[in-house]
Amino acid sequence: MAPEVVQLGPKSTVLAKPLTLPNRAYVTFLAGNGDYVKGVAGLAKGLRKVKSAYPLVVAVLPDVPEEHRRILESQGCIVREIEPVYPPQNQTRFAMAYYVINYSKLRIWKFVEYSKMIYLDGDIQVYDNIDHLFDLPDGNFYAVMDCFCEQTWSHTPQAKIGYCQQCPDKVRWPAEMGQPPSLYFNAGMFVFEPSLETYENLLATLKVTAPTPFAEQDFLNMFFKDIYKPIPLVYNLVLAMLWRHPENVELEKVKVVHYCAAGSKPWRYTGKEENMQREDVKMLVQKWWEIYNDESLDYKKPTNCEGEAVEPVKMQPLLAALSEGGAVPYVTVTAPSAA
Ligand SMILES: O=c1ccn([C@@H]2O[C@H](COP(=O)(O)OP(=O)(O)O)[C@@H](O)[C@H]2O)c(=O)[nH]1
Ligand SMILES: OC[C@H]1O[C@H](O[C@@H]2[C@@H](O)[C@H](O)[C@@H](O)[C@H](O)[C@@H]2O)[C@H](O)[C@@H](O)[C@H]1O
Ligand SMILES: [Mn+2]
Repeated sequence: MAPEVVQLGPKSTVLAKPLTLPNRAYVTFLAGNGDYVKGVAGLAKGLRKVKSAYPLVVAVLPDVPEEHRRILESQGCIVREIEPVYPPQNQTRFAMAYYVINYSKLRIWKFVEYSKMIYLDGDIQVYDNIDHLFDLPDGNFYAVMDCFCEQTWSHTPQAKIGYCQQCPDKVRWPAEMGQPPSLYFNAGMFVFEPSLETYENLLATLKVTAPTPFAEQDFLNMFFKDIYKPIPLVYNLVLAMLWRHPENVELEKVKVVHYCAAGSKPWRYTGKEENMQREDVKMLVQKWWEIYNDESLDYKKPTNCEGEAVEPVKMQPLLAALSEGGAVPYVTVTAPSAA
């Protein structure tokens, strides 16, 4: 039985760009002084290209250098520093060592000056406007189902028997193994509602939860399992889907690409790793670079009627301070949008 995926109607039309932005934003996460800043700068430009009406907030860890923060601000991003979150100590082997810092993503539930946000990993690019996802009914957690077929999953029971939720009828879940695993999302893209109550709950639960190989992704899957609603894979095409489940992919319809397969981060691409010489992969990597290199997509500061650059009013520090105190459930502000 194929799982039920939330159906989204034919492309919703955005009639006019609102003058004042509702309290919605995209949000991504940045750690370290490496090259992920390129991914985030590329994402900001991609959101602008598809004329997203909402800004991109970047939740940065303290180890992100000042220079990288300035690059992102000059691309119109709203940079917000967050404290790292560490899982309780134990002997876990993460699927990737750096996944340990990903628990810090949980801090974005604190961004309550926004009532709804779309989280996107820094290695994601948007090729079509997805603003309509903000209109999905509240009270759920929306994300795309993951694929269990790559090497990183080899430790799991499902990988051992070749079961994947993307093709649940190919290898059926054996009755003697009990209930099939609940639907499992990829945490590189999700729609959520910031809330201090949820935030406190997330951190309190984490304290009593042993870390597991997919770090915050496993944790979020566990935490939100009752309100998780799958959305179509065009909203987060995990690259491995191209060779693991080609029958599920209509590449020309894909809106969001997640460069998460080994060797596929466009800014590190060499073409050497397995599957990296595929034509579709090469094309998608090239499309990412076209956006990254397109100077016409650079953020332009707002200008006054004389065409002089004006600083947008910096509401962010005030809002951040207020939201830390839990005082502003609703504020509508004019802020720099990604567009
Ligand atoms: O050194 C790092 C590693 C990860 N990230 C952030 O954490 C996310 C999750 O890591 P990644 O996308 O590399 O994991 P994958 O999706 O490839 O498993 C990235 O997209 C970035 O937003 C980062 O900023 N710096
Ligand atoms: O910390 C856990 C991470 O897990 C995810 O990684 C993917 C990726 O590693 C693929 O290579 C796997 O095949 C896939 O299944 C796996 O979920 C998210 O993309 C990332 O944002 C982060 O949440
Ligand atoms: Mn990723």
